[in-house]
Amino acid sequence: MRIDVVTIFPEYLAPLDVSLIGKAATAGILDIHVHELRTWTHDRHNTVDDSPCGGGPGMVMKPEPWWEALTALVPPGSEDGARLIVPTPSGRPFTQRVAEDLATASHLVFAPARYEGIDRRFIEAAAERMPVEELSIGDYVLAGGEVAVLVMVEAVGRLLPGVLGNAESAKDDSFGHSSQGGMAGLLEGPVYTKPANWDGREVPPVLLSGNHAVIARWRRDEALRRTAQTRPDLIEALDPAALDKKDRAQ
Ligand SMILES: COc1ccc2nc(C(=O)O)sc2c1
Repeated sequence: MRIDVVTIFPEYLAPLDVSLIGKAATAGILDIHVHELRTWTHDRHNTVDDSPCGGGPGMVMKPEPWWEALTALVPPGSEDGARLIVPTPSGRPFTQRVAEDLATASHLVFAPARYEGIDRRFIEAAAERMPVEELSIGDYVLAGGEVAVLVMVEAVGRLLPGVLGNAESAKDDSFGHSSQGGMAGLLEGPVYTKPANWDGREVPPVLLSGNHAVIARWRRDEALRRTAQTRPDLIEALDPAALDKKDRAQ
C-alpha cells in the first residue's frame, strides 16, 4: 500500500518512521511519503489559507494547493484503488471496521487540515475523481488533523499482511474492537503476568490452572463483563448468533 500525507507540518508525521509502521515501511509493505503542502504554492509567501467567505473567525485553507497536490500524487487516470482521507471533526467516526475497509485500498492520500478546515470545493472536486472519506477519530477538539492521520495509519497499517509478526495477528486482536476472532466486538478483559503474587494481590487462580478451555471461558466472561460495564453499546451491537448459551447467562 502507498500512503501519501500532505500537511503544513511534515515533522508532525515523524512517528511514522518508528516502530510497527516504520518497520513495515522499511520492509516495503508500506510505501509512505509525507509532503509539505506549500510545495504546491506559487506566491512569495507560500500562502495556503485565506479569510472565510461570509466572515467569521480564523482562516480557511485554499483549495488550489490541495488540488495541485492531489493531482500530482494521483495523476488523472491513476485513480483506481486510490482513496482520499480527510480527517475532520465533522467526519463519520473512524472505527475498526473503517480501518479494515481502508486496509483494502492500494493507495491512501491523507489531507489533514489546519485552521478552520479546507475550502469545501476541494472535497467536492476530489469526490468527482475518487472516493473521499471524511473521518473523525473522536469527539474532542484538536488543532489539526495530523494526529488523526497517525492514528489512522497505525490502525490500517497493522492490518496489512506481514506487518504483525506470526506471534501476533490482527485476527486475535487483544484490545477488542476487532471484528474477527473469538472476542470479536468485545473489549479486552484483565491481563496478568508473573509474579503470581504481587503487592499481596494474587493472579486469578484459574489462569494458573493449565485448563485452557476453562481459561478461555473465564477470559470471555471477563470480556463480556467489562464490555457490559464500559461499553454497553458494543453489547447491543453484537450479532446474537455470536453469543452462546453461557454468554447469555452472564
Ligand atoms: C483544523 O483541522 C482539524 C481540526 C480538528 C480535527 N479533529 C479531527 C478528528 O479526527 O476528530 S481531524 C481535525 C482537523
